[in-house]
Amino acid sequence: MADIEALNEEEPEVPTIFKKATRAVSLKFEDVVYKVKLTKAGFCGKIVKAEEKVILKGITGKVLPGEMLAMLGPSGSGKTTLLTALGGKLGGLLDGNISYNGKSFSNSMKRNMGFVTQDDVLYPHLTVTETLVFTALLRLEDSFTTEEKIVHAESVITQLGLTKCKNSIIGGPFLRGVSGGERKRVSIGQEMLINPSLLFLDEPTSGLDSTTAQRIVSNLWELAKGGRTIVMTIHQPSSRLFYMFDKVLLLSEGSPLYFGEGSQVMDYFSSNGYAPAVPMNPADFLLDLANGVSSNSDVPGSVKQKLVSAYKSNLANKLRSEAQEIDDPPQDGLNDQKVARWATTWWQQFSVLLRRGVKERKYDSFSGLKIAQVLVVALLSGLLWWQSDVSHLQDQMGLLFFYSGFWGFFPLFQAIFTFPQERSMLEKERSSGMYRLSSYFMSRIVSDLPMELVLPTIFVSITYWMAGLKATPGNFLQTLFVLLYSVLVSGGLGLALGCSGAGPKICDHTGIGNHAIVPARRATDTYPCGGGGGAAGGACLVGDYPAIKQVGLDGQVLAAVALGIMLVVYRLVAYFALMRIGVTRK
Ligand SMILES: Nc1ncnc2c1ncn2[C@@H]1O[C@H](COP(=O)(O)OP(=O)(O)OP(=O)(O)O)[C@@H](O)[C@H]1O
Repeated sequence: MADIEALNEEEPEVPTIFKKATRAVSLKFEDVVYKVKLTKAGFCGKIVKAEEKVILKGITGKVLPGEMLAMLGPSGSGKTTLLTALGGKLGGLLDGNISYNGKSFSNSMKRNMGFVTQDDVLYPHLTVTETLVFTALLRLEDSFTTEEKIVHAESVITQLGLTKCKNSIIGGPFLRGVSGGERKRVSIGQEMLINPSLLFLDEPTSGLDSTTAQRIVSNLWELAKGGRTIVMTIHQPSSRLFYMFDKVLLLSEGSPLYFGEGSQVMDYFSSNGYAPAVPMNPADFLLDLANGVSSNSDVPGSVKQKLVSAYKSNLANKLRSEAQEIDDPPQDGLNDQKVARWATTWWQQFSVLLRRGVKERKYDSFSGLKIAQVLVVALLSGLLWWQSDVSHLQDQMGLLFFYSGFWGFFPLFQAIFTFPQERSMLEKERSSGMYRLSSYFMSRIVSDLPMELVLPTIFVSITYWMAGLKATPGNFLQTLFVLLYSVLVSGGLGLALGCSGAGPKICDHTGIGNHAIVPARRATDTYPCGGGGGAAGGACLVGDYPAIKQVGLDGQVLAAVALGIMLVVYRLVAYFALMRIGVTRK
């Protein structure tokens, strides 16, 4: 432990709010079994065979406040699945008992629990401080003022040693931001904000150098010593890390090989005939055993089988009776019924999400690059259709079709392609009960509006006059209005496709947009048509122009109603598709 103390010497004083857990939680799990149904599709996607695969084969254990449990095992042994089950995030065929202070999973537990996923799901353009402040504003209860929430976020930054990079952006695949270790600490910080009594972490040290890994685990060790219960999966910890864990669970293909004190694990295996031939990192030795590799030739037969049987005869019953012991439930004074489902009001959630959404969109759909793209296309099309007077009605029609085509697809693809990134964020935040779906959805619709309204307005304002369309304010405004209406519908379609994961399969509505956009010319306007058939001798009615006649100008009200229905229905489809995301066990 001298190492930990040495590492923490440089750390600033821990703010008092994080010194102690507000509520101690004993986590117990007994005979946890998880199965999945694997289906084999035959001809025409017809399901011909459904097999059951057992992922977790009866895991038992208990972790008390102040303890840190490490789950070890080869890749695919079931560590993440068990962690997800213990974190109340796994539905389906889950059997066995999981209890928190002797009770089942509840809203109050959800609000006292942090879950750090393996992948850091963070907005790339926000800074470390912004990321943590937005999370604090959403996750901390109404009883804190906004200033207190900001102070809380700053305390987490200090405690996790993020002060040096607090104004740096998080970054992403093509955007340089903070380092991997700093990103991980930001993810941990997001969970620490609520001062959780129970913290789950999926491989918090993967991909990090051993010093950074050590620093992160030291932070977690400090948290555990403040009375919290910490459970994590970990890949090949170094020996100095290994000895920080109070308890260790070793898994092999879903079966437990050991659960108990970390300090006794080597004695347990050597008493069963398995000891390392040379001094080695205990974690490496355990992983070798879980992979069925042992240098010990005295013990014949399959190593894994032997260890599974040894667990059943030596540990299973003892652990089961320990898990059934009734510990004095900590007097936390929290009544599950009294804990409201959400920490903040609908309006607070909406306004914070809106501010965050607008900030993020400044770098995305409403960025300088996107505005420049639209300006360039507007100027080019203005030049292409430069002052095309009414004698070139076909050219003007072409421009109108271009309007509805371009502005039909631009917001559509924008919504389809940006949503997948947002989906994982929504999954993470909704599963931790951060906000209502409706407040997220409304904020998303409103924060998309600048892109959906301002960009087309700039576009039409440039091209309409450059192209010499009918130069009356009334016609201009009507054209603009119809285009904006169509853009909103298109954005809704993109949202529906993005949210449902359906991709660009549904036919577009631009045909109806064309129907409605023709107000740039009226059916009763005339154009010079060189005699013959002209209603006014050499001038023909715009409504009689073959291309316009084919689209028809009679159905404008019907088209507007159809667009109105789509405007609502697409958004409803998106909303219902999102209802499946981030739903957790209660
Ligand atoms: N829903 C599912 N359907 C099918 N197989 C699944 C499902 N969930 C998990 N599995 C399988 O269960 C096994 C355990 O997965 P899990 O992610 O828990 O392993 P892990 O020990 O965390 O692995 P890693 O260390 O690589 O992250 C894997 O073989 C995985 O493919």
